[in-house]
Amino acid sequence: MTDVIPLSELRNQIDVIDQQILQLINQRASLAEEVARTKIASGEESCFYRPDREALVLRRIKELNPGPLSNDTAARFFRELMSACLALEKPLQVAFLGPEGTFTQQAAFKHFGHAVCTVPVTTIEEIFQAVESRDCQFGVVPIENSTEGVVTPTLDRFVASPVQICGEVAIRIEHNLMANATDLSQITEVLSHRQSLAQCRQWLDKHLPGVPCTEVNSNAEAAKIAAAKQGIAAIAGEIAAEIYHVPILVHGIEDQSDNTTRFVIIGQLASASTAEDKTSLLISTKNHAGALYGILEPFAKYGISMTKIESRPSRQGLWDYLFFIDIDGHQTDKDITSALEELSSRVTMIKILGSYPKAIL
Ligand SMILES: O=C(O)C(=O)C[C@]1(C(=O)O)C=C[C@@H](O)C=C1
Repeated sequence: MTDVIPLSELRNQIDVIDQQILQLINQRASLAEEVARTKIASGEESCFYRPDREALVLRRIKELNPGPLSNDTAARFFRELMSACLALEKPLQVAFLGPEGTFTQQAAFKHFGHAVCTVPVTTIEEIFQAVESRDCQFGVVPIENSTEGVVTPTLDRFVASPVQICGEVAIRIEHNLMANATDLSQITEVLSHRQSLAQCRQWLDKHLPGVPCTEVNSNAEAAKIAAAKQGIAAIAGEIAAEIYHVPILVHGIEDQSDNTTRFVIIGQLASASTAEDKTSLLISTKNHAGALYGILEPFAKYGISMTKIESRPSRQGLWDYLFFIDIDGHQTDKDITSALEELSSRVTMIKILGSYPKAIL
């Protein structure tokens, strides 16, 4: 028989380690408070959050992690630890598409940790306004979904906004049908956000044919209404079902099983280079032959990889086009400055929406 260590002995060892961890995390928190004093002394009082530094800390933790915890689990611990340390310096206010329980709020917590103060607003427009007016230091907005493509209200709002993109985060979106009903035959109407209804279109056509679908501002709002009315169903995430106490009738009704939404963090802060960054650009050009080639060519010449390109009518002139482009690298990288310089003579406008660390969690 193999020797097993008695439970009491193992628990004693755990108690000793917990005490050491407790001391160490508080030592770290005291250093963060010291960092705040240093930042104030150098006149950086307005916002203590540093997306570039946080990215470097989390990447280093993943590199150093000896296991058996997975790299992602270790990074999530440190995500929460930094979030708590930052809250000691100054709690962050982050605007999201409310009410409580939306995927946008989930994205905010995934990116900033749970010590931030999330502020619910009702539209994407209001998220931008909250950041522009500095009522909130940051906002989280959906930008693209793997099933439905780009979120046009977000892209269009970037055209005139002075805010910068300073981070990105992706969330796996699982939709559920929830209602105060015992089975699908009792459902008289389905409510959800426009994007969520679109992401479940095939399922709805198959399982609830002829049942009217109504758009509301968010899927959490749909869950809130469904909680109060018998037979009204909502499509929303599990967290919304828990918060508003609506029973889930069917889990995972999204048409694509890997349905994922990418969100960006907007603020009035530039993120410094971390060596693993992305830069988002808005480029406007006249619609002449070779216009798109003219945009792509400088990126190819300087070996810059493009991760996204999206075109939208500019609404300014009849034939002007806007391109939303994501490239690998930071705007301060030499290759990128050279490419943008060459590009500037070929297009009517280049706006750098921001350089930011690639998503880590
Ligand atoms: O290094 C800093 O500037 C800090 O404020 C410390 C710290 C951390 O806890 O490591 C906290 C918040 C910042 O967003 C980045 C890092």
